[in-house]
Amino acid sequence: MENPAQNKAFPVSWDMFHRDSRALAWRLSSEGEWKAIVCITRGGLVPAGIVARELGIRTIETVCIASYHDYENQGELKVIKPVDPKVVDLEAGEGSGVLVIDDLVDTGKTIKVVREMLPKAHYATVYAKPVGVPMVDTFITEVSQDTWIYFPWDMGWQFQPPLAKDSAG
Ligand SMILES: O=P(O)(O)OC[C@H]1O[C@H](OP(=O)(O)OP(=O)(O)O)[C@H](O)[C@@H]1O
Ligand SMILES: Nc1nc2[nH]cnc2c(=O)[nH]1
Ligand SMILES: [Mg+2]
Repeated sequence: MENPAQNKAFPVSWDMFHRDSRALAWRLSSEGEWKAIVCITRGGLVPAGIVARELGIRTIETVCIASYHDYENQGELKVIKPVDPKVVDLEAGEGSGVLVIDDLVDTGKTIKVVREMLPKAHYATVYAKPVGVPMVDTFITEVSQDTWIYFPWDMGWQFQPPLAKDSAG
C-alpha cells in the first residue's frame, strides 16, 4: 500500500548497505568500548553483524520488536522478546557498555521502547529521518521524512522500461 506521506524512494543496494554499515562501525570505533551489541530485529540483524565483525564484539543479543505490520504504515509496537537481563546488567547495569543497533530510525518510537529497557546504552542506526534523529546517538545518513528507504533484502531484480518510446516503433 502506498503511503502518500512517504512518496520519495531511497533504494539501498547490498554494496551501499555494507559500505554504510562499515562507516557506522568506523564512527563507533572512536565513540566508546562496548561489551555487547543488542540488535533490534529484524532490520538491525544485518548492520549488527557487520559492526560486530569490525569492532570484534562477540556477545550479540536481540530485542524483538515489530511495528510496521502493514507495509509503510506503523501499527501498535509489540515487544516479542525483551533483552536478556544478563546483558542489561553488564558493567554498571541499565545497558551501560551496550551498543544498540538498528537499520534506521523513522519516528523514533521503536528506539524509545528499547531506551526504556536500556537507558544507559549507546544507540546507533545506519539511516535516520529527522523526527527520529534526537533518539539516536550515532547514525550515518539522513534522509527526509517523506522518503521510504528500500532495503536490499526487501527487493528483487525487475525489468526497467526505458524512459522514452523507441524511435523504431
Ligand atoms: O523509528 P520507527 O518509526 O519506530 O521505525 C523504525 C523501525 O521500523 C522498522 O522495523 P519494523 O517494525 O518494520 O520491523 P522489521 O525490522 O522486522 O522489518 C525498522 O527496521 C526500525 O526498526
Ligand atoms: N524499509 C523501511 N522500513 C521502515 N520502517 C520505518 N520507516 C521505514 C523505511 O523508510 N523503510
Ligand atoms: Mg526494525
